[in-house]
Amino acid sequence: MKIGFLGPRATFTDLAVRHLFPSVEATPFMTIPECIDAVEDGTCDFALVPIENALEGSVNITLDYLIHEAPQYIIGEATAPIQQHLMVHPENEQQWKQTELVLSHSHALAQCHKFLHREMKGIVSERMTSTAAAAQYVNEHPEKNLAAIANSLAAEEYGLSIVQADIHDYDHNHTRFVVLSKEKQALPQTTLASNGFKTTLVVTLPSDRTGALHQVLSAFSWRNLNLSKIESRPTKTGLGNYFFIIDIEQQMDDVLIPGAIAELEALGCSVKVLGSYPSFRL
Ligand SMILES: O=C(O)C(=O)C[C@]1(C(=O)O)C=C[C@@H](O)C=C1
Repeated sequence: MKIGFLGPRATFTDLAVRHLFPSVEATPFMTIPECIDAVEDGTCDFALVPIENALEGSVNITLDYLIHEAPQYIIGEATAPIQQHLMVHPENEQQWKQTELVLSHSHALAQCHKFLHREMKGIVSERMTSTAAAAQYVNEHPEKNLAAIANSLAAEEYGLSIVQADIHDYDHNHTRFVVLSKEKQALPQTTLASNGFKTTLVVTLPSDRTGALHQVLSAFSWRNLNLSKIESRPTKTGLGNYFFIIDIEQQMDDVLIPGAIAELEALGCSVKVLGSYPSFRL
């Protein structure tokens, strides 16, 4: 089994792969689209990428690439706790407060916004393709006084010193990762026990219909289908045009979800099932 993930080694995504598939030698890619492309062109069977963070919201590049560029299926999801640390090259440990630049993934920078505002006011931050890519860059440039925000495995992997631990602004920082596949298929065997199921739909409303969203939501509510997320994203066809990504806390069944989909289609919506899959807590 070949699985691609957002690399390099020691990203949060790498940690999620190691927990979910401990015996698999996974392949790192530098960006989320590269992970998804690797599944598209058959280099990998699956990709594991981040999709949502509790503090910062959706990872839009994952959603947009799945919807607009590579129509793959979600076949599993895993939610992991996220602890962010500030780390520097050991040569710069004493002068970390004079850091020139803080590097990290945009989501990680956003998760530490209050810390950066309070403790590192005036210091520019720059986004990198991942937290581990930032740690790797800091490792390769001891001559610059840089800091990275990343996890403790990245500090170990890239020989950096953690100078401030747990700098994420709120407790309960979690990220949800998804396993993607080109085919609709079961998630490969994992040693973990799943803690539930979800079904994700992409719903495009008919244009100019008053109360359409209300009608969509009522198709789920009167069937007692619990929604854990509803999010709008631009269709990219013009200002004000959106589709909705809806997570139902239930596995695809023969009656309720197909009934809701049929009702939405009768309302003039187009509906696509992005996946029906087990959830795991790491
Ligand atoms: O950069 C990483 O380490 C990632 O795995 C990406 C990512 C994200 O996209 O949200 C994953 C988890 C954390 O929320 C921060 C960054």
